[in-house]
Amino acid sequence: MVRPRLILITYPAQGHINPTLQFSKRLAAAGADVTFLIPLSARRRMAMSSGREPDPETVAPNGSVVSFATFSVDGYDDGFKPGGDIKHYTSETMRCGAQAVSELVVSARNDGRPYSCLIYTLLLPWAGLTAEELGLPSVMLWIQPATVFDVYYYYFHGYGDIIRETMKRQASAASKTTLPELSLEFARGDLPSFMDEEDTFSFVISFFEEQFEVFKKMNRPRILVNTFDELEAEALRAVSDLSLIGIGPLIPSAFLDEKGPFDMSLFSGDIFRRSEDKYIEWLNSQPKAKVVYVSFGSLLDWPKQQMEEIARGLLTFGRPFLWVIREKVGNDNEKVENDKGDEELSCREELEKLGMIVPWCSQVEVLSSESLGCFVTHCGWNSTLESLALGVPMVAFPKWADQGTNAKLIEEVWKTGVRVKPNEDGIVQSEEIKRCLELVMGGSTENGVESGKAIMRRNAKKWKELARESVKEGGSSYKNLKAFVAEMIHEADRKSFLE
Ligand SMILES: O=c1ccn([C@@H]2O[C@H](COP(=O)(O)OP(=O)(O)O[C@H]3O[C@H](CO)[C@@H](O)[C@H](O)[C@H]3O)[C@@H](O)[C@H]2O)c(=O)[nH]1
Repeated sequence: MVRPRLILITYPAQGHINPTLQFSKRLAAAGADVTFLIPLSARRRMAMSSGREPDPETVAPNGSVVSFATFSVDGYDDGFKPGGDIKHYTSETMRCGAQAVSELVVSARNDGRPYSCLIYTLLLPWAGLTAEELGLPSVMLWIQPATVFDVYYYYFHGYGDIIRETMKRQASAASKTTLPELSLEFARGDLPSFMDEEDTFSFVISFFEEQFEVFKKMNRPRILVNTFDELEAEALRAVSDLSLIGIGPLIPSAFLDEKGPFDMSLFSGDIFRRSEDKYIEWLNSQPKAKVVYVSFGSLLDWPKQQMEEIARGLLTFGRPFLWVIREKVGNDNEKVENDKGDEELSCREELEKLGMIVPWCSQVEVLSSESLGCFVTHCGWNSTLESLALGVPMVAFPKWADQGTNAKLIEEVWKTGVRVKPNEDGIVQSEEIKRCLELVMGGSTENGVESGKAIMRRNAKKWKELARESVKEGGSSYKNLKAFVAEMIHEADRKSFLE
């Protein structure tokens, strides 16, 4: 058997690198060698934040290897500096990334160990084009829900005007869009924010547009999706001219019951920032299902006013909490000292008597703790999947990108959480935060009728079990991934036989 070789390339943000790293391990476990290609700046950031160089190679028990390769982006090897020219950065990353892919592919062909496929994630349509130019098969790894993929698909296939109409600020709150084959009704806040023409980041939509142009050149392209069949059965089947294949949840398998050194390797809780705080010990000292975990991912910063409301909400709710407030870090990964001094929360002392504030934590470890009762999350897809796979009910507190759609799925489809309602100025007030926390963590029965809390906990347990089933031997994602790799193995064998 010839072991197929795959290149995996991802946008260098943590929410993109995390699932892609987990995917590289799953591919290796299924019998492929993987080259993980990232910009030098991302590799440096990993080394600096964890205090050590990530291992250049990780070997799976079956002998497959995950290795890192880097490429330099002219002028940006220390990363993109705030205030820089984002368009120039993007075009340089594209130029240097495409060149790096070509060089890897050509040199592997010359060495007689050619690559079988290029796998790339969001915002990198150029990667698909480069593979096509090189005559190399390519597959996209979609790291958001299948439902979000479908919405983008429809946006570029006849429903753009309807969606833009629904997104307009003057559209009535009741104005909703339905889309083919999806049983949901989407209001403005349920649709990806980049579709809003007034959004500051609306330019991002052009990456998705280019991606769908790449798909048009392919015959029924396959898209591997970080979800699982049971979670999004309808959405995975909604679009017939593309094939969506669930291979998730892409969280470290050590947290899905399988334990072993390989399951814990390449675990981004380690290779990104590491917090020295003793939060795991603190969590273990708390009563079961009583702690509120609050975190808004790796990118999002709320304005001071919103942070104060969250703080008041937590204080009035009165239960212990673990809150991640990320320190602002510069490109050299040094803490940026707050020169204005106005960022400090007014009630920090009171907060620290009730709970714990940390600059970072190993989120999957935290979500695995028995003391957790609820996750207040921005609904980034990784956080959402991690919470589902670890059985933690949520208060959905979305801001942008796919998060509104994810919040809708949490509240209406999977029924494992409630979504906050911002006021007219877009601020979620402390009373509203307390109301949502009470719904998720409050009393257990209401006049003998099962409470919202009990329903959410029951559903959280159900999805946790289904998530685990899906990645176990014989589970849906396990089989889908095996079939994908088996095809690559077959093709690599055939080519080597012909040579
Ligand atoms: O203290 C922390 C906070 C976060 N994380 C991890 O960081 C990742 C965060 O990913 P995600 O929840 O997806 O949030 P973002 O970092 O905001 O991700 C971006 O990318 C995602 C994937 O495309 C999108 O779904 C989000 O909307 C987008 O903001 C997760 O794996 C978390 O476990 C930690 O380990 N420790």
